[in-house]
Amino acid sequence: MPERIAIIGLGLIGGSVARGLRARGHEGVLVGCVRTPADADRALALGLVDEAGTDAAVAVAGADLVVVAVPIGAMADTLATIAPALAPAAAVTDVGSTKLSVIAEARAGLGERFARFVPGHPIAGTEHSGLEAGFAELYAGRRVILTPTAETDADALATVTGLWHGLGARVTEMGAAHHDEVLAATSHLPHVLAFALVDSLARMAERTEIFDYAAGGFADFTRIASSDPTLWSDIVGANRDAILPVLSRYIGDLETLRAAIEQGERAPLMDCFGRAKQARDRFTAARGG
Ligand SMILES: NC(=O)C1=CN([C@@H]2O[C@H](COP(=O)(O)OP(=O)(O)OC[C@H]3O[C@@H](n4cnc5c(N)ncnc54)[C@H](O)[C@@H]3O)[C@@H](O)[C@H]2O)C=CC1
Ligand SMILES: O=C(O)C(=O)Cc1ccc(O)cc1
Repeated sequence: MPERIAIIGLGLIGGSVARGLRARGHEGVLVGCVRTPADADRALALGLVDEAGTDAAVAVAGADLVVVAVPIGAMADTLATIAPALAPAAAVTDVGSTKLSVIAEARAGLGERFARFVPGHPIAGTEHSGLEAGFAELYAGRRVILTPTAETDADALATVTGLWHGLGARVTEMGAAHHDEVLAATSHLPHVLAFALVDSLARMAERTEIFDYAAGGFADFTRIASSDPTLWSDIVGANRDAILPVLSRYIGDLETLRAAIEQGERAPLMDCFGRAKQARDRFTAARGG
């Protein structure tokens, strides 16, 4: 494991990297960068890192590995800020939920250091954000997708792969465009749907009563609507091209269901619900129940 690791952003994802490294006995120095001096004090008080500050360029100086764990909307500025301060041999990675957008920003911001950048995305998280949200076992047994480009240095890739293995994760590599399509369908669309459903119900006149009588299904379907609105507006904006086709397809499928309900046709409902149950049961079984 690299000796000196800088983590830019110590929220759910960056904070969990710090906590996980600590819990698994990392003996090197952890440096954190947050937005305010009060957050830096809090990060030190929580024992997340050994050194904390608010200047990303200062944080990365002398680091062997830099993990950029800021919201998608802050990636471009952060990467451009750290570029001149990076040690020549430093490996840099990110954890952003979209990959083509971050790669374009890294290419522009890191310049000649771009080959040392390994785009990454842990497929692990919760609906919570902030300094207190992280936990050491967030990545244990979970997948991390790395999307190296043709220019990515092999040893930077090995360093970042080692980081995630050290945190107990399973590392998969794929192309960035494929990543963005897969995640548009499996993560970004469900978040859009959950936000839209809760907002739609909340704006109905009888909302108090509706939520009083909401059962487990409502909670199961909508947990992720408690996620951070800014973070998710960034993600949806950055992956617009991949999200639009799956969103349109889903709206079309909903229209089909609506028509069947309106006309009192049972067969289209049975077809859809039956296929969905089979697919969902297979998914549950593949995850081990
Ligand atoms: N929330 C989740 O479940 C997952 C999030 N991600 C990705 O991880 C990244 C971080 O997300 P979270 O940890 O959930 O967010 P968070 O809100 O918990 O933490 C973000 C951190 O970045 C810092 N930050 C925000 N704006 C900044 C700026 N302009 N400059 C420097 N630091 C700034 C904040 O102070 C905070 O420490 C995002 O890019 C997100 O797409 C990836 C997988 C899962
Ligand atoms: O809370 C959940 O279930 C999530 O889906 C967490 C999550 C959020 C963003 C990602 O890029 C990956 C995972």
